[in-house]
Amino acid sequence: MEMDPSAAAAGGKALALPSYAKAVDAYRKAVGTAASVTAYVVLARGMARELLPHDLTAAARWAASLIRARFETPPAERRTLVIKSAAAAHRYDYDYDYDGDGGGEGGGWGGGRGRGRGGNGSLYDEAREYLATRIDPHTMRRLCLGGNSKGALSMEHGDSMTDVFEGVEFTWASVAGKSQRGDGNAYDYGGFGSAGTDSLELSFDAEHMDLALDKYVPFIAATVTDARRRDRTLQIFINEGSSWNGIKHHHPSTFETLAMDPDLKQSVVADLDRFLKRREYYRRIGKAWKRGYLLYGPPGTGKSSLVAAMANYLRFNLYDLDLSEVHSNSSLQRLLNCMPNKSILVIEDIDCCFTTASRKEKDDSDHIPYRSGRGNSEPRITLSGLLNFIDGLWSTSGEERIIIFTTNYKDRLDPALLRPGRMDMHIYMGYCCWEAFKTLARNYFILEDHARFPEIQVLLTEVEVTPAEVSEMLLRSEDVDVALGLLAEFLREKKQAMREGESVESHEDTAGKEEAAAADNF
Ligand SMILES: Nc1ncnc2c1ncn2[C@@H]1O[C@H](COP(=O)(O)OP(=O)(O)OP(=O)(O)O)[C@@H](O)[C@H]1O
Repeated sequence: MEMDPSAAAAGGKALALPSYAKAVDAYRKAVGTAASVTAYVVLARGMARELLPHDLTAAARWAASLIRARFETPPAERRTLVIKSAAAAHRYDYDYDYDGDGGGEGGGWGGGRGRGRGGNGSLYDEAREYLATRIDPHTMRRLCLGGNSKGALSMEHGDSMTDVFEGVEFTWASVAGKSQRGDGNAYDYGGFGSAGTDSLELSFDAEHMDLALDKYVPFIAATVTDARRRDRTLQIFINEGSSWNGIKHHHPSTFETLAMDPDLKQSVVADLDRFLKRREYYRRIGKAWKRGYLLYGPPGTGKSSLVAAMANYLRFNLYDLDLSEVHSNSSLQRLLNCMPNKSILVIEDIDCCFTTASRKEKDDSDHIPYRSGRGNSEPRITLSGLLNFIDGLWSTSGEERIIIFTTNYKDRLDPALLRPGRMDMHIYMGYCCWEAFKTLARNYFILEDHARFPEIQVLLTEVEVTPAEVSEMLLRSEDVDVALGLLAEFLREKKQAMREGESVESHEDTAGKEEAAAADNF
């Protein structure tokens, strides 16, 4: 039997209506009950006020506050560190306000951790620089635009902000010195005559004092140092006589743009990271905090680009040492001594500076690093001698130094240099592989795939082509189809030339063998 759809709909509505009416009814009742409860409470309070004696009301209030005090957690005790701007901080980098009320009863924090900074007043600048990177403009009432050397946003005097470190809230307040406030109410934190100077107040719960001093403050200093290092303009220095001449270094090469085997690239980056973290390690083992890299491979494979990428990554200046310009031990010593920490010494094409040492040279090398005097067609210095010399100098002075040698001909080097442990890492910069090509394609055309790629991938396994050659082909046209077409053509020609070279060689071989056989027969 079929049911009339209109009847079914009517039936459905009839079923739905009672539940809707019930809900409305329940809601009305609830509102009515709430209204009457509120009315009763108001009435009861009014009656209590009227009827209960005053003493009884006071006693009830006292009992309620007692219960509240028993169950509510009391506000945490606070501590405040006062960090003064440079003018006031010549004696102390920060003062410790013990009770956190801004009154400075605790006097100076001079006994221990705070003093270790040397009191050069830089912590104030560092803290402001750090806070500029943590400011959330949406939560600040007032903001100072261009209030620090970098032109970034900074906290306005009188304002405060909160920073969270290891899950703990640290509150910063910027306090203007007396001269700026002009209200005649200058405080003199700790009584060191700093009333006229600006300061920052760092407040936190008392239980986090150790975290603040031992971790948070050093973290701020380290973060700012790191940021400054990243922002600084790099320089490359070239030696003239016994002094260095510096110019700005704007080499665009980075590890992202460098075309090389991805695993090798990753291991170089990891090695640099490890080196940076090992200050204590080098101190403990009593060795100079330095690392040596030997870069080798055919011309145009990116050795100089890798040096630039390392400098850009570490933000270290480069010192490009031209040994032909060094004419005496003392000038070499002066040049090496003048290199500051966090720098890279580069000696390019060492195979041209040094020849494989004779036995006599090896014997002398540890004692005589360089033979003075111009006009010697071949310096008697050996590479290992130079390394010993550098080791000796840098083990007593300087930290975080990198030394890089480059060569196109590793086989021409003094075997002493190639011994394990002499240079820390040997890095082969080879011909352009498929992964390296993909990096170049990304660099030049922001390209991940192309119809030409399969052909190029096969050709790259068949011919030896340097990244410099590939780069040059990719630069020939702004049209990616044209550029990749030219590259494929170039690779095919190379392959053809290689085949012809091989056949010429094998022909010569055969001819040679035939001649030898004829001679034997004769
Ligand atoms: N691995 C690479 N990654 C990215 N670009 C490269 C690479 N190799 C070479 N190039 C390109 O070729 C140019 C020359 O390369 P680079 O000078 O770094 O090679 P090199 O190995 O130091 O050569 P040489 O031994 O002749 O000094 C670079 O400026 C860069 O444009």
